[in-house]
Amino acid sequence: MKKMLGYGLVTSNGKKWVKQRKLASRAFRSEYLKEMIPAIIDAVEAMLQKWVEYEGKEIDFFKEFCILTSEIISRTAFGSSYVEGKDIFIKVDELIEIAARNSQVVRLPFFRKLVPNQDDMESDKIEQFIRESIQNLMLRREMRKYNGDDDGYGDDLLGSLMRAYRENESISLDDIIDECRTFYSVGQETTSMMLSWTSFLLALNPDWQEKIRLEVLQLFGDRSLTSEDFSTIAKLRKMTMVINESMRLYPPVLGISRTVAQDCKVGNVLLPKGMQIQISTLVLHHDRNIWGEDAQLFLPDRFASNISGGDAFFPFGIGPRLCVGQGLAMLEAKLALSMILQRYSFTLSPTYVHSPVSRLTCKPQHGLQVVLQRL
Ligand code: HEM
Repeated sequence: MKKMLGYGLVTSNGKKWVKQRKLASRAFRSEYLKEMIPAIIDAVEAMLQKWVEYEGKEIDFFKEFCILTSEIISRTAFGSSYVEGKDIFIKVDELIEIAARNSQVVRLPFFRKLVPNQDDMESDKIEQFIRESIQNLMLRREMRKYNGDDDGYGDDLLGSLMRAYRENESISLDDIIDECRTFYSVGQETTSMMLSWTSFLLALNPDWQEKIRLEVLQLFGDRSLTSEDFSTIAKLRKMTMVINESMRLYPPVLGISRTVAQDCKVGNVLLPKGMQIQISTLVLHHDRNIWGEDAQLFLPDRFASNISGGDAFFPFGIGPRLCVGQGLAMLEAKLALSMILQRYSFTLSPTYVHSPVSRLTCKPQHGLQVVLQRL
């Protein structure tokens, strides 16, 4: 995990985690989320422009949503420096690819230095590129601050990290690099899975697709959305129910892990201090004792009241390590779905093969082919 995510928020503990968590929470506060709306809308609009040539034809939503969420995380994490940010994330993707390829390979660091293989050399080159790019971005923001034509470092994730770096909150350049890497890795893939599985279920259940389209049209009509719609987005009640039911059936993150802090007993099972445990989101989200005999069915109405499933529904985790990007993920999904449903209806294509697979997240193995119809 550390090879892929670096030493950012997800993999850190103790005092370092507290500091990183504070910085990240600052960058994703709700007033900043509102400011992220134009960037999200621009990215969705660019995707929809491309869809014109697919009207009446098949399109792979899975691929589309991977590109979309990658665009959004670049724009929101790097704000005005988004173009450079995108290049950095492309390189982060390559690093993750190399790390995944070598995840089963055990090599001593000494040996790696002495006889580096092709992947070692490639990842060193990429690390160097990322480091230099982030340094350049930081330098440019400092110049802007110096010239007084900006409010400072900016309120995006990079700005928040930079401020901490300069204000001596004992955060290093390596921390900044690791954090950028973390946010891209965990923020992009999870959200594209959420959008993919929700769309899959909407394609299979046209009645629900129609219900939430109606909700969107009642709230926004067919006009373009803006950041002024921030509070109205919270009124998309049926859409929230559908997204929740989709994350119950297909949780993007399949489980969370914890270390037992002190000896304790859960039911008849004794858990000794220090033991690593895995809590399966997938299993609990499908448990008939919690959800009833219809646990396998898509029934968004079970989320009509907020208490459905109680603590057994935790797509974003639970406790102090709860997902820091939850607000951004829900905002992205609601904006993207609203804009799609304003223009299109979609059904599953006959070429779609249902084969969810676990690769860190829960993915549609062969893509998500749907047929698009302009309304
Ligand atoms: C549908 C989308 C998402 C899902 C399902 C999801 C799910 C999760 C889960 C299950 C955890 C572990 C929580 C725990 O251990 O209790 C987590 C942590 C985290 N998520 Fe998300 N996430 C999503 C989107 C995002 C986005 C968009 C970002 C940021 C841009 C993000 C950033 C993080 C970070 C930094 C952590 C680590 C928090 C910590 O350890 O303090 N996530 N997420």
